[in-house]
Amino acid sequence: MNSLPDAHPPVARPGVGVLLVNLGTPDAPTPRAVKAYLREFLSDPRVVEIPPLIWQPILRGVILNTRPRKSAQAYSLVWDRARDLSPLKAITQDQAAALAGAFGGGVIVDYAMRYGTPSIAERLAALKDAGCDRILVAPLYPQYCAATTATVFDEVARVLAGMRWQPSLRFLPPYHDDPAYIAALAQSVDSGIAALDFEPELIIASFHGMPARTLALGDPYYCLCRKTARLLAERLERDVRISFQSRFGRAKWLEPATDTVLRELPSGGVRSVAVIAPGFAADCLETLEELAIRGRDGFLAAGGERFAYLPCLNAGEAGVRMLKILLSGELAGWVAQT
Ligand SMILES: C=CC1=C(C)c2cc3[nH]c(cc4nc(cc5[nH]c(cc1n2)c(C)c5CCC(=O)O)C(CCC(=O)O)=C4C)c(C)c3C=C
Ligand SMILES: [Fe+2]
Ligand SMILES: [Fe+2]
Repeated sequence: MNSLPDAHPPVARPGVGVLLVNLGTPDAPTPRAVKAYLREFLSDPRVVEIPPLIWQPILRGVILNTRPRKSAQAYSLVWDRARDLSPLKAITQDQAAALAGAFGGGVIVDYAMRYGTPSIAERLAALKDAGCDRILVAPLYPQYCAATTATVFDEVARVLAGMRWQPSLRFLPPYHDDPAYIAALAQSVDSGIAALDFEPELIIASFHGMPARTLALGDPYYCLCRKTARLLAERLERDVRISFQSRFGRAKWLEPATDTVLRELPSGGVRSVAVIAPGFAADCLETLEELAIRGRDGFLAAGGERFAYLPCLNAGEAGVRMLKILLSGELAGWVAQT
């Protein structure tokens, strides 16, 4: 008698996978690579909430013919030439490497980019092939936003829709007010300021902007950014001024805009600032070029005297410790708690 094919392919050991996910980035600082990346990123209806019939002709007819060249120049200013990677990908890779082994031998830590490479589809398949039947997906966005957090879920669900035998899933919740996150931010700000040769009069927390209408539509992002800044200010026992950067397109975006704030501060008597970007888990084009280069230029040109950009948590000691705390909390029941 013929036996039925085994519906359960042999798996050496049921494993657990952790997939860190960040936004994504081009493969090279060239107009061609940036164009491919922007086409994918800006075609996501979670990112640009304009009906595709209206948006796609604008994207393909105008934006993809102009922006890639300008953005590629900006990327080339911050590119990690030693590793030939964008800073965002290099740092995300370092975060995954720093967490390897942190949760015990049966847990594989990997990373993916929501747009570009390595893709979520590729890394989920790799984790599954490596025997992970339980996967914790960790979108590395402290403040929930439909354009970032929700779209990771969309993509994971899309990939799983094509799998016959799919893993069990968990998602790291947004961590905008988690004590481990606030403590890590406070520690990195304290040590960043201690290393400066001046005491900044003001700390500016610059978050990535969003179209203002998303707030009216119910996206909590704006409020979560404010809460992070308030908790950090309380913890540091000093003022933290909030602003929003990276405006895109003509619609009204969340305010105040970081570049405007930096240009107006000197005439209001503030001559020295430290800028932080707590909404970014890793430094990237938006922090290293927009804040640390253009932001500095704008502030100094307007009469500012001292400007410091303090790095994101990245794969530094405070940041990795925070990720260990957040992720091991979500792994409860899947791995023996240490
Ligand atoms: C409609 C456009 C955009 C929305 C909405 C948006 C939201 C958003 N983005 C981030 C984080 C990052 N964005 C990055 C780059 C980037 N963002 C946009 C546009 C929107 N972002 C563009 C066009 C670009 C590409 C660069 C450029 O051409 O200016 C990055 C950096 C990527 C890198 O490779 O370094 C990050 C990170 C968040 C958190 C967010 C909403 C909260
Ligand atoms: Fe963005
Ligand atoms: Fe930008």
